[in-house]
Amino acid sequence: MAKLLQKPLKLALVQLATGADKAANLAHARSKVLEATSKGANLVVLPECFNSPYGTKYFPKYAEELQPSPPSEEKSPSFHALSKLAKEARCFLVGGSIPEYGKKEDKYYNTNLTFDPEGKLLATHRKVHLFDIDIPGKIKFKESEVLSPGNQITVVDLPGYGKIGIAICYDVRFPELAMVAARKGAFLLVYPGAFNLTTGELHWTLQARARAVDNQSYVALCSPARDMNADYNAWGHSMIVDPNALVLTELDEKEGIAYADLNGDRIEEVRKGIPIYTQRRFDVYPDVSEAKVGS
Ligand SMILES: NC(=O)CCC(=O)C(=O)O
Repeated sequence: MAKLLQKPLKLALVQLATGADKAANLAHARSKVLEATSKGANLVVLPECFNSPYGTKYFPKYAEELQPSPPSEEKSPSFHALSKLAKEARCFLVGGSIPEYGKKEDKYYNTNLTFDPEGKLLATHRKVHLFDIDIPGKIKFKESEVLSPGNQITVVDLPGYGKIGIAICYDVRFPELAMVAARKGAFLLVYPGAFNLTTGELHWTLQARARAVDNQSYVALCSPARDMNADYNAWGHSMIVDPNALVLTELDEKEGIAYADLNGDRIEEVRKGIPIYTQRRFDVYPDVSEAKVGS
């Protein structure tokens, strides 16, 4: 069987310090992505809402149409900036997420754009599970006041390497999404995300390691840097976890770049040692058996 990850890959997570100025965020993202590729990164990831502050009141103000007709750089500056940057940096670029305006349906989404090293759009993922929580005395957040959810699992082929699954932040809490992406052959599950000071401490690392051990795949969570002057304080701690759920690298809360070398042999070694991939009993749980590997 062909390896899930066909050749070694250097992954970089840019834990970006973001602010209210969209053009400045885009320029800053550019310099950090170029820094990552100057260190040899082949795949670079940006955080959730990297071009705007994170909060329901900001989504409509910062939202862009993705591919307006006729094409317009003015209407979709982040789309164009990411495409150009992937080409300039010669890397696969998982462009975190941005607030998107879908003109046809008149709805807002939290959307990832992923580009190849030629600047070609490979995938869009609209956050499937919206972040609606209410922990009394701690945090209340309701993305669904403004955003609509996406409806699909995103698995994208990086030619020459293999497939990755892409989802956004709160999506990580839903093992079903990760499981289907892994069963479709993803060697890596990537989540641009922005947990907070309450749930970050509780669950950020746990979720990353859980998705890795469930699926015996690499997992990457990429946060913005923490800004205590912002309305929403991101947890930070961007991390890369290996297929045996070991944390390979983890940042603190400040701006930085996390790197790790991913290797297909490691996935095979882990799956050979603990062969849950061949031990599943879909006859006992047929309701989760539909997503066949390769489909
Ligand atoms: N931006 C988000 O989806 C936040 C998710 C989060 O903090 C969580 O605990 O889940």
